[in-house]
Amino acid sequence: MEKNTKNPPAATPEAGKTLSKPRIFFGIILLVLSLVMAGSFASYLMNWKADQSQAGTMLDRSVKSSNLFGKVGDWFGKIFIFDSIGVAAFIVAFLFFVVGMLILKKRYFKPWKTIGHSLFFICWLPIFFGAVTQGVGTLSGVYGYQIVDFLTSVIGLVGLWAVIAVSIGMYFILEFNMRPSAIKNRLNDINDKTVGKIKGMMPSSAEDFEADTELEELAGNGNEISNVTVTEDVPRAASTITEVPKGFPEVEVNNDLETITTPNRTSFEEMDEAASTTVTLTPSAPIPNLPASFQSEADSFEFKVEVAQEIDEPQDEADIKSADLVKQHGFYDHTLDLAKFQMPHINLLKDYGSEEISINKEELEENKNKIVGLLKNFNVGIAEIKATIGPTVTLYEIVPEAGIRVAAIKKLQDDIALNLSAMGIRIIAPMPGKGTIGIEVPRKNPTMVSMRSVLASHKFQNSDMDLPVVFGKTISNEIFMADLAKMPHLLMAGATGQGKSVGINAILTSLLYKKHPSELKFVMVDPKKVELTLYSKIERHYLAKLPDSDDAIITDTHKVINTLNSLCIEMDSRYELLKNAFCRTIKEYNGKFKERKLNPENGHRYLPYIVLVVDEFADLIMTAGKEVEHPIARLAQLARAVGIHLIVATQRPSVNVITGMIKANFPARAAFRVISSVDSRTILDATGADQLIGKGDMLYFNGNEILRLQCAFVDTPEVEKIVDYIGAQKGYASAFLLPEVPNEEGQSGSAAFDPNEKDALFEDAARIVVSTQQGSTSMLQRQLKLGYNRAGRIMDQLEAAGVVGGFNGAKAREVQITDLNSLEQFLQDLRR
Ligand SMILES: Nc1ncnc2c1ncn2[C@@H]1O[C@H](COP(=O)(O)OP(=O)(O)OP(=O)(O)O)[C@@H](O)[C@H]1O
Repeated sequence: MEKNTKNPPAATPEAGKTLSKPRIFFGIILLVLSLVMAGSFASYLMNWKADQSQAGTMLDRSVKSSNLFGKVGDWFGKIFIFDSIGVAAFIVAFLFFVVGMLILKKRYFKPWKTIGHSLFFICWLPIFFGAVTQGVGTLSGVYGYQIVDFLTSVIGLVGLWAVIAVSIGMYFILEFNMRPSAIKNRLNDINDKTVGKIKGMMPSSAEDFEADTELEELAGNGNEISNVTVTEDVPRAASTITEVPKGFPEVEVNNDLETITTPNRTSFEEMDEAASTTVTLTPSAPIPNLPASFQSEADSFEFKVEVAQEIDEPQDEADIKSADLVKQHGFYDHTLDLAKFQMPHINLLKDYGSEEISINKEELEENKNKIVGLLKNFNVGIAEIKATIGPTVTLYEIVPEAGIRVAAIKKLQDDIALNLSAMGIRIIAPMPGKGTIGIEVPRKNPTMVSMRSVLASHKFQNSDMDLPVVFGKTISNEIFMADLAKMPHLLMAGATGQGKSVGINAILTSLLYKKHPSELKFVMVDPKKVELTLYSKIERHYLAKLPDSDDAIITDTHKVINTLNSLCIEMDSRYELLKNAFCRTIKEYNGKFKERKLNPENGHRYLPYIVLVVDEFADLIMTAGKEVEHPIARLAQLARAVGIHLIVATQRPSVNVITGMIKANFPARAAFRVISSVDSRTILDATGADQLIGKGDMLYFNGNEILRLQCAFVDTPEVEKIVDYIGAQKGYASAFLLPEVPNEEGQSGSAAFDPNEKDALFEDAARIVVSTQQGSTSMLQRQLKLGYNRAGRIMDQLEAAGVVGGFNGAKAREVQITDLNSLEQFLQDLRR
């Protein structure tokens, strides 16, 4: 029963100490007693029928006993076996032995474990044998018989066997972790090992096979190999070479040559010892090429080689449970509610024809000559000039002659623009990482970059970004994409009519082409009331809104404040979920949720990304000021990890709209043409946006460098087609509901509490809150299995009734009633 008996651990330091005499005495008495009992029991089992009549004749010398230990043996047998527990009596003898050993400080057994196992079998075996034999006998003893008799009368024979089977089943499950999955794993292990052994015994390669064949041939010849002895100390080796084929020379492995110790892995406790295989090699044969003086030294020490083995980390309960769930149901599929949802196809977008860059040699030559001539006039010598043609602008890169100062060329910007008689000239001196000076000159006939071409591109189709946003093309005609999840928020500015709305549509379209409705929700704020209205058609697929609002597109400033506060609550509750799941990012969290490691009963849910789009931020700031600025700044500072990202656009990029606080938290910025260089500095911290040519010509700042891009063009009818296509498909029952915002300033609304309108679960919720002393909505959600909104409403009622205190930000509300008795009294008063 105890595995450790096979491999007794090294004696403890305690064992080495001398034991007191009474201790030795008692220890030995118990050991002897256990042996006498075991002998008596064995002997009794063989002779009990003959000796049964001798009961009560202990002192009668005329009566002889055939028990090994005479009448005492008979007495032991009768008392322990016949009158009580049958063959389980051997376990009692074993327990005496264990206790004796423990007294003698021989810790071969784990006392409590051994006693636990023993007691279980002392109870179980008599019942089992009683059920098998159905009568008094030495197997079950009277105790077993009577219990079986009693149980049969109460629960019947089937019930009795059920109890026996369930109890032994539970024993194995609890004691040896024998769940079906664990058994399967073990069987797989055994299978692997067996296959491994068989493989090991078979020639693994052609070479081995040849070697084996050679050996067989030698065996056939019956000579050569000799003088190797297999000793008993090498059990594995010996066991594999037991059957020596006939005619094969005797193979002997000398124990002096090598000792291989591979501890058997028996239990988790022994795992550490089992983790390494120790091979001790003691060379006895002389080592060739070693001087004689070293030879004896080499012989005198032991050479130990330790091979570390892989330790199979034991999985914890939760891991095993989630693995079982995944086996049964597969990974959680967040798209299942809208499993048939078809992502929009590329044909919904208009084909604007070929976007091949046409090279106008005359224009190129003309511009080149103008630049070179102008610079010459200002005494700026050029060593080299090169042109790169983009969709909207051509970049002329010049390498100035040695000794020319960069600042001198930069100063000539206006002169060059005048000379080229073109708008939108931008001089980049020096070009980052290139050692040249760049002059961007708009093309006379720019090529349009269509949304269709960029979305159809290989780059976008195969992108593995979390929130891929394709802006358009760079100056060198490459498709430019960025991950909104990494930006993590985007500030957009541009004077009216310069392509900002098209830019927002391009961003939204790229997300709609990549993300399933279950993965992404938009919160749209459109104070201008016209730009984003189009998207209301996809409300039940992609939009999020406050529970009490009719329209998902928010146009009212007051509602914007509520929505932003609601997003802050959503952010806090997501942080709480991430904290409870030990995750740092939404991606990690959703990954765990998909692997079924997070229990929805504990409030866990699949978290879609939320993208807040504000078209015309200036309007909001002007009307609501700090009330808007604060939640926006808070979200911008904290929300990235929980998958909430902001896109804030404005046509008035003045410092009182894009404040320092906002700017500091929006590292990614996109600027379309702005009116003044001051505006350009406000948005980009650099001039340049005032030099753009409009029509989607933009500068993108990613925190490090400013890139000039041509924004992809998507027209309103195209967007309409996309939203119609999505909107026509089956959607969710409603838009994604954001958490309700507690009433203003979180004041207690006891005056507003109406007992007649309280929720059916109001009292239950009050009891939960008071008994746990936790005023948390998510806890109510879990305990009462409610949606967030209903739980929130109940919490508001509890607040109104005065059971809990006001809304307390991310913390739980204070509970005003301290114990259940007072609560019951309180509830009774409310009912009157
Ligand atoms: N990427 C682009 N490619 C080609 N043309 C564009 C592009 N972006 C914008 N345009 C042109 O510029 C016009 C105005 O663009 P858009 O409506 O986006 O401006 P806006 O900055 O949003 O203006 P407002 O702030 O008044 O809404 C478009 O109708 C279109 O003709």
